[in-house]
Amino acid sequence: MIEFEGVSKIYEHNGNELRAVDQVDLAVNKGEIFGVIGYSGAGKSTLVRLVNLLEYPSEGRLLVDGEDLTQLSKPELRKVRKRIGMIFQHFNLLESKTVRHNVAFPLAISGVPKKDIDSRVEEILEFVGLSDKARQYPDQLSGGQKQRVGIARALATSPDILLCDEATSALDPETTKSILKLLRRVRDEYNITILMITHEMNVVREVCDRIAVMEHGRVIEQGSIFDLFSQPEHPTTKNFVRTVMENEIPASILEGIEKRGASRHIYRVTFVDESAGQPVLSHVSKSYEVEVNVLFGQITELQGIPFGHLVVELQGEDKEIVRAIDSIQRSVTVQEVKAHAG
Ligand SMILES: Nc1ncnc2c1ncn2[C@@H]1O[C@H](COP(=O)(O)OP(=O)(O)OP(=O)(O)O)[C@@H](O)[C@H]1O
Repeated sequence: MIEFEGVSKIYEHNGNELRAVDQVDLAVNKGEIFGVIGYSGAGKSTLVRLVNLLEYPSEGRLLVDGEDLTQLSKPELRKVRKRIGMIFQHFNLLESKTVRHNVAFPLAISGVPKKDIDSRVEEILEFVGLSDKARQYPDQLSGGQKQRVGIARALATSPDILLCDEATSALDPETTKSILKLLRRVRDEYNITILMITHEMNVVREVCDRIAVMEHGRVIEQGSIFDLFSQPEHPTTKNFVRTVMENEIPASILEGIEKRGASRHIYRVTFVDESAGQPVLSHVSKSYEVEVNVLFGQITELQGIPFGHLVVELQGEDKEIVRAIDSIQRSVTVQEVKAHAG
């Protein structure tokens, strides 16, 4: 478990104070994949570098499994650092060393005997799917393969925590997916806590259990993926959600609705969690004398579960529509759409 308690990192900049991380309170649970998202300069890198004390907090307490890192002696701190692995956007591999040597490096400097190093490297390269690349050099590998080496190197010393600093930002979408899948296996098979920072909402959507949104050094909103996607409160969070899921009804559709008159029955049906798998709309059109006309919608996937909303027009007698809405409301959220308000 990682806990930030009122943690700040203050830099001096031209005689002024710059609060790169400002009074952050955050708790990352054991075995959780926790994402920190924010625009450039929000303070994400500084935040993640505080966890292994690559940066030292100016204020507050930083606890790993209940131990305040700022209170530890140097030898104690070295021990804690061994339990924390890190991967980077640009991989940071030793270009003059083979894949095998890159992965063996942290074991060698920890004083692990040679025969144990060999078996551990073999095991971990197999886990990341690179057994056949052991003798190659980084410049013979693709970006995705390089990041797999980075992950193997970070896991070599069997850490409890893995820090990921924009680990997929240099990769194409397909490779990003495969690396995120690997990170999920890291958590599932080794029960490693993962703290990742990113500026991409599709990354957190894909793997994170919970996220925090940062702006100007502060955490402005945090919660489960579902909560933040379904009810983002802060304008910045809304902007991030919009990058992967259009939530506003397009103007052309609103115009069309207006033209057809205000008496139309237009509703926004929001599917969250299990409800997305239920055939709610097909059920009402079969059970009531109403026709369902889908005007606009977006369904995405959050951690393997469909999530999203549809804007539908219900056609039929008023009393049938009331009954249909009543039925839909039992399983999903329904909101009447005023054409001019969206
Ligand atoms: N060593 C430093 N000295 C002075 N200012 C710094 C230092 N490191 C970071 N900063 C400043 O702290 C703020 C936060 O930077 P940080 O790199 O943590 O943000 P970020 O969200 O990771 O952004 P990016 O994605 O661009 O790296 C920025 O204004 C940055 O200029």
